[in-house]
Amino acid sequence: MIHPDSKQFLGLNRSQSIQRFVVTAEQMSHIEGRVFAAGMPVAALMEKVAGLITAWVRSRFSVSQFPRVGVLVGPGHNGGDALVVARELHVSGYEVKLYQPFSQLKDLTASHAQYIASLGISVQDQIEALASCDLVIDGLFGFGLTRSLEGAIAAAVDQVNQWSQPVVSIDLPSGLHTDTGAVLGTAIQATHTLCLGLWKRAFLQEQALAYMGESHLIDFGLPLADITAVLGETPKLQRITPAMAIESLPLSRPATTHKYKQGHLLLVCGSRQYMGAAVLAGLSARASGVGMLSIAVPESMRLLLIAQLPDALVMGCSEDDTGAMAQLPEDLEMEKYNAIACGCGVTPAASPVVQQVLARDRPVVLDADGLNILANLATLPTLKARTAPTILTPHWGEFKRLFPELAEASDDRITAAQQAAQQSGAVVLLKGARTTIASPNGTAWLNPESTPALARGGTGDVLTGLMGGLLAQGVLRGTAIEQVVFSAAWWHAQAGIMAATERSELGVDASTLIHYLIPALQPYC
Ligand SMILES: NC(=O)C1=CN([C@@H]2O[C@H](COP(=O)(O)OP(=O)(O)OC[C@H]3O[C@@H](n4cnc5c(N)ncnc54)[C@H](O)[C@@H]3O)[C@@H](O)[C@H]2O)[C@H](O)CC1
Ligand SMILES: [K+]
Repeated sequence: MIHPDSKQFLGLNRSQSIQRFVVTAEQMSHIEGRVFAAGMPVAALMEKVAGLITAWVRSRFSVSQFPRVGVLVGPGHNGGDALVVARELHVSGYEVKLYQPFSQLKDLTASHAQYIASLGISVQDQIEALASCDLVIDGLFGFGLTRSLEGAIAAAVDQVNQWSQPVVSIDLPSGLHTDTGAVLGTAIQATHTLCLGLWKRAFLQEQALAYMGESHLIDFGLPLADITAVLGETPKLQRITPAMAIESLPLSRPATTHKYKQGHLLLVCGSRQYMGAAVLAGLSARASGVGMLSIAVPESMRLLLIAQLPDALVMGCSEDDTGAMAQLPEDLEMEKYNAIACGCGVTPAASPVVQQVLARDRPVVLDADGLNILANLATLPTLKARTAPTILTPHWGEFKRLFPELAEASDDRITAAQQAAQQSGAVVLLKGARTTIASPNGTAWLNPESTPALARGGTGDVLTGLMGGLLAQGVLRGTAIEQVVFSAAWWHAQAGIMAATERSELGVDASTLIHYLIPALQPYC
């Protein structure tokens, strides 16, 4: 075991390892508090941090192209960071102007303000004076923001948001709640945000994304021992890294194996109304590498599926007059399947089939109308009666139907997903621009990257098929259910990102997405 603070670990893995942590404002304060208590002078840390910020700014915004820099200075250490950055940019030849609306500053910030004034740098108390700058640095507030922005400060932020020049926020866009990402009154709409030390929870909150712009982590060397002392050896909240996802995928196989050892998935999907959902889920299940794929669809769809998926075992089920599956074959031997993925395109009329699936002791991924049927059956009692693992993959609308009280009570989707998982005993994947995967044991994983290109019909069916196939394999390989789920979510998003990069965000329909699943893994194979 390599000690996390050893040179070897720091040299080889720190840049990846540090990316997996996610902290609240309180946790960040405790971690930094340990560093100061151990003797690190606050001023020294501020100099180090601001030096890293300055280097980043200079690398992206050269003095020749962005000679005039406006710096927004707040009353605390976020403002202190900004003042040190302003000083260093001034020394490097930039023309710097400060907007410093506060008279009461923290001591260290006040010292920097005093020194910077002695250098003759322009200090303004009206934001208009910075309007002609080429670049804005936002150092009003960081993780110390405790209340909504009001009055002149709020007005200044709103004015900056009307400007067109790039805005680089230090630690967080000023005005965002560090933990929930909520806008407190108003908030800077940054083009770039430099998160300091460890990712704050806000960066994984959907409601904050419009304010973050392009976000980067500035690692300033917080000792891993201090991080784990506060967060625990296995933090309750983790940000999915490529390494975590890849190690959870069944990319390697034993030399001697056979198809049934590579998992057998039963996909229960489709209706006359939504035939395509069954095809999409089937094709993405096949892309997962699962050894055997069985697909249960209404009898009238059987030939369609066979034509699309000759390598799957397709069974036709009795259907009602709406073209929904009426029931699964009586003689279906459920124990043959290592996992079941149910719900894509089934319509609410397929309640008897969903109940048949939930009544069996097989790991189940439940999606789409399968979730709506579960909500109508009463979520908690139905799930509590199950003996095998359940994975729910709702988007926010489906989540509100499944867990109305939780959705109502919380403006923090990460917390809502965690509570839903703990209440229901299911693994809950709450879809969104930032997806949360929550375990019944309280742990949650956050997918930090996705693309708006995935906001299209059918991409959910692709995720369900992929996840079902990985679940059937993971069950045989002893992979934790949560690892299967977060690696599926990561893989699905990476395929979307690759497709959007090559085809623009307009060019990623669900069928195309499936074709990018394997290419998305190539950089890691
Ligand atoms: N801890 C350190 O030495 C380091 C911190 N880093 C940077 O400092 C900030 C956190 O600094 P802090 O002083 O705790 O808080 P802020 O600067 O974020 O907040 C400023 C200050 O503002 C007051 N305040 C809160 N809400 C409002 C409001 N709505 N209106 C007016 N004033 C408000 C509150 O009293 C705060 O004290 C962190 O983000 C980093 O940027 C260094 O990078 C590392 C060392
Ligand atoms: K800021």
